Amino acid sequence: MNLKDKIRNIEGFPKEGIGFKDITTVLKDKDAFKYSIDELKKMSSEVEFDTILGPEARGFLVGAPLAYATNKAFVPVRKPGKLPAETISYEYDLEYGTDKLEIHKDAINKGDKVIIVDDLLATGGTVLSTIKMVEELGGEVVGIYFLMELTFLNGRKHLEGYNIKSIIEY
Ligand SMILES: O=P(O)(O)OC[C@H]1O[C@H](OP(=O)(O)OP(=O)(O)O)[C@H](O)[C@@H]1O
Ligand SMILES: Nc1ncnc2[nH]cnc12
Repeated sequence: MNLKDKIRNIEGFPKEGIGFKDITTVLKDKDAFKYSIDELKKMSSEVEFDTILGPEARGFLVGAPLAYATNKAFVPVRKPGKLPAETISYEYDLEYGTDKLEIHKDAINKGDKVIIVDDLLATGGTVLSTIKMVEELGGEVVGIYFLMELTFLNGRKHLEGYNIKSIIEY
């Protein structure tokens, strides 16, 4: 399977200068979707972990199926004001703006080993924010897995020392 062939590139979305990597064309192709989750499962099989975190919204689309496929727990990382119980939050920069993410305070227990899963690594802000919240709650991030990585944005430089893998690179 060549996953790159299944990802649609939209130039100028959401603003000029951005080449948007659209995964809806992966999700609507059952073989490409299955291949993506199977590859994430293979990558994550190298580590022992308790819980998968997925950032809203596209992290849900890959993180929840991976949790089902690996028989692990899933924790949603959400945009502000969406989670009903007590939360912690962290603000971060995006390729096109800034945002803030939140998780429930009781989503991670001290000593939990977690992996973070998302569709795409760009500047690394989303994942760094997620890491900060996991570590504040006493969890350990043992793997970070993506469908794709935009290497020209150097997201990895914010994530030195972490175990990061992606299926494909641009
Ligand atoms: O590495 P970064 O620079 O942080 O960018 C990557 C993040 O950006 C996208 O999500 P977005 O915030 O656009 O939200 P969405 O999933 O709700 O579309 C993508 O799904 C990643 O979560
Ligand atoms: N170029 C891009 N395509 C899709 N999602 C993104 N999130 C941040 N940068 C992106």
